[in-house]
Amino acid sequence: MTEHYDLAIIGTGSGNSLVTPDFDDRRVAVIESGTFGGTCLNVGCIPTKMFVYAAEVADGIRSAARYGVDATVDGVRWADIRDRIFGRIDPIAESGKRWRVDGPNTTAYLGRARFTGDRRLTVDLNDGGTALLAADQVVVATGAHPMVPDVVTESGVPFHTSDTIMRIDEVPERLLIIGGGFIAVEMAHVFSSLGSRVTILARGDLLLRHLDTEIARRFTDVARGRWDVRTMATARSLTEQDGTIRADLLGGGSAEGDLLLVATGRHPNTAGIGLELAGVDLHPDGRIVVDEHGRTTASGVWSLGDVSSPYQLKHVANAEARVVAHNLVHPDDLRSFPHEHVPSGVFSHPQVATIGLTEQQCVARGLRHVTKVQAYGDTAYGWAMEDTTSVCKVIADPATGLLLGAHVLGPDATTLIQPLIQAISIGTPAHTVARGQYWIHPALAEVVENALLGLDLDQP
Ligand SMILES: Cc1cc2nc3c(=O)[nH]c(=O)nc-3n(C[C@H](O)[C@H](O)[C@H](O)COP(=O)(O)OP(=O)(O)OC[C@H]3O[C@@H](n4cnc5c(N)ncnc54)[C@H](O)[C@@H]3O)c2cc1C
Ligand SMILES: NC(=O)c1ccc[n+]([C@@H]2O[C@H](COP(=O)([O-])OP(=O)(O)OC[C@H]3O[C@@H](n4cnc5c(N)ncnc54)[C@H](O)[C@@H]3O)[C@@H](O)[C@H]2O)c1
Repeated sequence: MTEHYDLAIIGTGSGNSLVTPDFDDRRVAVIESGTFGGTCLNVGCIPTKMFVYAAEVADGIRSAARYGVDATVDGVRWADIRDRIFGRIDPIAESGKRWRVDGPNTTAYLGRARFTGDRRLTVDLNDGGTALLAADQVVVATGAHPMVPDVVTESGVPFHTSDTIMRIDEVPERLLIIGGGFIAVEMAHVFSSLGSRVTILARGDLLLRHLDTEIARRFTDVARGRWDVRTMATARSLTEQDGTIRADLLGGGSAEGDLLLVATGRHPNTAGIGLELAGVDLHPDGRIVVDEHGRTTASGVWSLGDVSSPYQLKHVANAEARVVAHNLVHPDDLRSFPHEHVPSGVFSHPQVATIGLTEQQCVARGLRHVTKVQAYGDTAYGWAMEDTTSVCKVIADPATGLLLGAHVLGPDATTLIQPLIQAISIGTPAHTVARGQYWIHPALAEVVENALLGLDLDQP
């Protein structure tokens, strides 16, 4: 028998937040094939940043001597760190599931959903059963999964992705990472700080190539001092012998590790869920096509988050969910996805945060622009930190003083950038941000103030 609902939500990452009070008197089906709460909670943002915090503690101890404080890391209890982190996270996922299973107006289906027609779904339940659903509106919020290159899968060598590596039993002596993006550099930081020797194989000439080139270059320079960073390095073949994984590289050379982490991007979860039967179109890169309101090409079917968004970021998935939650119940007053000023942060060592245009994008677009690169080390707090590598780079239109981009590399970058995110989002000119408020002296935020004051604007 087919159960009928007002709303069916596939995926409980950001999709889970769609059950707003507007649905109190309606019937909602929530379908989840994996762990309740999705990627960010279970295998993404939250556990990684909890590991990063432990890594920072270990790093702080190792660098204490430069400040005249002698200390050593006597040991790292990886299993204790892991169990503390997941001891906190796993119960949250479990209680989230219970809340939906026992919720007053929700029915949770624990299994994999697929479309069989126009807003009609079959759920292949984890217990072996099958459920048939129809709904007035359906939201596809199925997220993304790690993309693993053929050279890895075809080799048959054992490997981890971010889905599995945080649950391992002990820190490997040598960690080999394929990829040079977000996950590669965050995991390199975690594992190197907690005891591994890390080798990174990056296809391009820089790590974090999506960043402003000057920032990516500075990041890569610092990273080379911490990890064995191989750029322009592509694995031609992989083999495993006596617990050692070896990558032979195109053009010669090789790299080895005791554990392999593949961090080569994430692909939208659209395969095998019958989207073609529902009339839901895909972009060539596999994302679901949505308009600015979250509507797919099928009437009554919406999508949000990693499966459709151009940004695979949790704050974006959440923002899109807020928009779709509104639009589901206000068909005559549709809101749009806020994609204009999207910031991101990389919680590696050093940390990086970015918003707006890179300098190379300004050049490519022919935009008149000025830049200022302010070193942490030229501010009072930077002296205290003995910092030699960290910077705040701001880019502005000299005519209007409006910021075009902001890029921070160094300690607390993801926090320091917030006034610059606000300035770009709200449209406050650089000089007003710098001089329209106090900056606490001698806080680290003075690096942002000085960067803004250093811009060579037509009229300050
Ligand atoms: C290691 C890592 C670290 C990250 N760190 C950050 C960070 O610091 N900051 C940040 O902003 N972003 C970060 N991200 C990205 C962030 O986690 C994602 O952008 C976000 O979680 C996407 O949310 P979502 O709701 O679109 O998808 P998800 O959270 O992935 O939810 C999709 C859900 O749908 C379920 N599902 C899939 N197919 C089906 C089906 N057919 N039937 C039923 N259920 C289905 C899945 O099991 C999953 O639970 C990180 C990602 C990773 C992997
Ligand atoms: N702090 C954060 O916000 C955060 C942290 C982790 C992940 N994320 C999100 O998750 C996404 C996925 O992370 P990611 O690091 O896997 O992807 P990524 O896109 O950041 O980096 C992928 C890397 O793999 C390389 N690559 C791609 N295909 C390859 C191949 N076939 N062989 C060798 N190298 C290849 C790319 O050149 C790039 O260096 C990110 O794009 C980001 O949106 C965000």
